Amino acid sequence: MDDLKAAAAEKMPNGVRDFYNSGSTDQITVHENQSAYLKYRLRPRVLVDVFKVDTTTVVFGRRIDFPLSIAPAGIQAMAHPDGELATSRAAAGRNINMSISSFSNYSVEDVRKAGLGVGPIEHTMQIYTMQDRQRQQRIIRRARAAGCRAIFLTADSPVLGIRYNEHRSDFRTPAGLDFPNLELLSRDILANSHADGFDGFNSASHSWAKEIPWLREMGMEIWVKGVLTSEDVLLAREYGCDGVIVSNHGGRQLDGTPATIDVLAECVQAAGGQIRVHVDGGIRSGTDIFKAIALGAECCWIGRPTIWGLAYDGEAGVTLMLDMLYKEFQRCMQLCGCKTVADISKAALGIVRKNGPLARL
Ligand SMILES: Cc1cc2nc3c(=O)[nH]c(=O)nc-3n(C[C@H](O)[C@H](O)[C@H](O)COP(=O)(O)O)c2cc1C
Ligand SMILES: O=C(O)C(=O)c1ccccc1
Repeated sequence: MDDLKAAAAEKMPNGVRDFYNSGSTDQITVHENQSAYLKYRLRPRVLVDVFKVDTTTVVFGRRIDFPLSIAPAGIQAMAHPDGELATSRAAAGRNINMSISSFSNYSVEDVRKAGLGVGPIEHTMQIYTMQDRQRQQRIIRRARAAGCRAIFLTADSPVLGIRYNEHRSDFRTPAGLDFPNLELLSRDILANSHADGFDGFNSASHSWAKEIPWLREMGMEIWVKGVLTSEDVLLAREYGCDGVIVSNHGGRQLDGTPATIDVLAECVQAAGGQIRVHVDGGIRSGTDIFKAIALGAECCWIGRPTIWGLAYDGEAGVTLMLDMLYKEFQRCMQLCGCKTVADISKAALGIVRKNGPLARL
């Protein structure tokens, strides 16, 4: 994955590369999302018949090849002209699901069609809490009509995080790229810096009571993306949400929030089996996926690796990236003695504490 990241960097102008790869302010959380995985060690069980292991799992009512899907990430046509169309095709080709960003450069209808042209796929539609409720409802209706099954309400972005790289490079969406879900054409957005454009859209006066009840009337599953505490998982339950994505937005919103893998167990416990819990942030290997599943996630999502695959080689690059993660995950299951995804439990992990023996979880 590091090689793919480096190869992708060669293909992008520095400002674009930094927009994709950076976190907010001091980059603490973006780094910790990855490094936090390192303290977990695997407890393999040996002499288990792993000639054939079953890596599949059911998510959004569909059996996918392994517990991974593609997180919503905006402006993918900046990485490759085919953008989200290529991502959708690669996801369908590898039999996993994908979430479509409100800021995708291709319309929800076209992204869905591109995937379905290759094979079955579920898409979820990511929305923000927007100032313009009419426009927000139009996105939801379009997504529903196109066959999206769930709304991912991104709740961690009442305002955009502070990203120094955007100031340094005066980052703007390149000319010629539209945001069709938001009904924004290239000429409408060119005048704005990225951060100003974003803050003009999002509602900082959002709340659970203002957002969730009316969304539940829209006839789609409602998932809250960007939860990091048991308190908020309990609220998601109370408001009748279908699930949460434990996420710190890839370290791009509030820097100094914990690594998602470090709060996953707390969130799974608060969910109490009543709502579903997924996770994203810093997942870069099949072993990372295995660890997140062991800690109770139903499914993992990846953000930046998709961008690197796209920049490297469009659809083929995303497919390459997914193949890599698939093979690592499968081999991790085999070498840990897990025959099915349901076999992956806390018993498969230990944690190294300073100067001590491996501690069981
Ligand atoms: C370039 C980029 C754009 C993103 N755009 C969105 C977005 O439009 N909506 C959203 O909810 N999350 C967005 N995210 C956050 C991702 O959905 C996800 O939470 C995060 O990337 C996961 O961390 P990872 O990149 O370490 O895998 C974006 C992330 C990146 C890197
Ligand atoms: O949500 C983000 O992290 C992000 O960077 C973004 C991408 C496209 C449009 C708006 C925000």
